[in-house]
Amino acid sequence: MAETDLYPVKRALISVSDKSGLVERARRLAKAGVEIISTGGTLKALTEAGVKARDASEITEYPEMMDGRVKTLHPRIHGGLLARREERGDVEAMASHAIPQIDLLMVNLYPFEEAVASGADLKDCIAKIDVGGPAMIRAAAKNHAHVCVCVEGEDLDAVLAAMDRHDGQTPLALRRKLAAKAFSRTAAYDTAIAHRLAGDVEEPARDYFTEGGPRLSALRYGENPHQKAGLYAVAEARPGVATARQVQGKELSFNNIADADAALELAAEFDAGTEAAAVIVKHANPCGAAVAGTLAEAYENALAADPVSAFGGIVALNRTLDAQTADAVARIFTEVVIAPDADEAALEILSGKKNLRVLLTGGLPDRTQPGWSVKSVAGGLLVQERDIGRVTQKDLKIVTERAPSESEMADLLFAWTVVKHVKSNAIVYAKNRATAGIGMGQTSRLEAARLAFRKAEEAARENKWDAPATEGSVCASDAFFPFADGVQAAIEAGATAIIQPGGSIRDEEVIDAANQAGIAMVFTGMRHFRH
Ligand SMILES: NC(=O)c1ncn([C@@H]2O[C@H](COP(=O)(O)O)[C@@H](O)[C@H]2O)c1NC=O
Repeated sequence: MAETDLYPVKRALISVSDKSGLVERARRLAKAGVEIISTGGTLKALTEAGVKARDASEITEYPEMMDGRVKTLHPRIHGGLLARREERGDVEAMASHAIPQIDLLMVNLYPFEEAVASGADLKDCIAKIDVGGPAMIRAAAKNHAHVCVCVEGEDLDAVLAAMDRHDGQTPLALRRKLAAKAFSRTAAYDTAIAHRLAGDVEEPARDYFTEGGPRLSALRYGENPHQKAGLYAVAEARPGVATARQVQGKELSFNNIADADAALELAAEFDAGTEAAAVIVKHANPCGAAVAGTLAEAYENALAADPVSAFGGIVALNRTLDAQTADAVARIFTEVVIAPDADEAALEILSGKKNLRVLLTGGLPDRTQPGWSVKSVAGGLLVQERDIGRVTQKDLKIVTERAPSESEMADLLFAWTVVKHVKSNAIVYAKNRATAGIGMGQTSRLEAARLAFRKAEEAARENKWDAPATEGSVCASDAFFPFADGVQAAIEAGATAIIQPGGSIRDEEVIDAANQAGIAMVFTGMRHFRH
């Protein structure tokens, strides 16, 4: 394929569902001497605005039919987009079959994604699957050696600007960039369709993994300033950080978004109707979490768990942010607050903190909704189901001579929920349904237990408590104890009950250590590694 750098735009085909900006852009094309071809609704809008355009049906010599299912699917359209200008055979075919050469395509697709988002039923969603649009986009993008393809108004703006600069011509670099974007657009569109159809199938095919949709925001940088980054939508939208409304504060960073997500996913584990939850996250790990009767109390307890780490933290709440909680949050430097909603008085208080980012999600991410979690590895993507595993009291197996008391049981279930959201190896001490010490991301379970205790000792010093809150606490371990030493460390920290998956070949030694100390231990039968 010979590639011509600058190539003129003499004829354009415009077929758009979203007609915003259409007339103004078409006028600019017409003014540049470009002939316009158009389909039904687009043609009508142009004609009504006094912009001259030819009816695509006049070219195909077929009317639009089957409710628009067939309008541009014709060799006279696709030939004009696909013909190689330097191939004699292609040029002769255009001449002998009355195929008009098309140099520019402007198409935006039937709003399939919007139909899904509005909860339309399957039949209505299927009606919104665009066939002719993607076919033309692919044809034009394939032939970008000569053809410009635009899938959004801003693409056409870039083409018009290039035409202004190059006497009605466009450079190859722009055409290639637009072609790459066009194929990304049709890929995202097809992904949305595949996901919607798979949602109606009991055991969907997983032979191909497709994810990702439009960019929601171009972030200033990634985890570090030298890394480019962006936030993208996925086909299965859930209320959460990606779809949240930012009501105040500085631009969100990559790390803010990642941490706000980690915080909100944990806060959403707790039923907002029965208990208020507050979570403080630093570097993707909770440094404090608590549930209580009110949000303010939950927040104060979460903060007390590790006031040093909470500085510059991300706070997530499972209920509407109220004035009392906002007041408490505003007292220390906080990067982000994320909550389902906020009342007026709370927003008024936080508005004094100009840099504090406030995100309102309109709801909580559904902790029971299945979905994918994706991690990139060299040369591939590692894909797994989201960890929506949960245990309730009836799933627990009491393995020690002593059973947990009622209040220990409440704390065990709380600690187990928190430990699921802590990077492995993870140990969480909890008391009165607040974390007392968290040991995260250690390469040995024993070290995680020791770290959690050290954190509790530091918190006691900060809060001027007589003893660390691990005294009389419970302990959760995200995976089984391979040796009794981790259990011993928990006992030394003051834990009186332990929750862990069980399943080690040394379970007996581990249970013996608990029995000897007179503490209670329960097995969940479920592990919550998190890397
Ligand atoms: N069937 C076809 O041949 C066809 N050709 C273009 N379209 C779509 O029709 C829409 C524009 O329709 P109108 O100009 O009638 O409002 C565009 O979103 C375009 O992508 C088609 N529609 C669906 O497949």
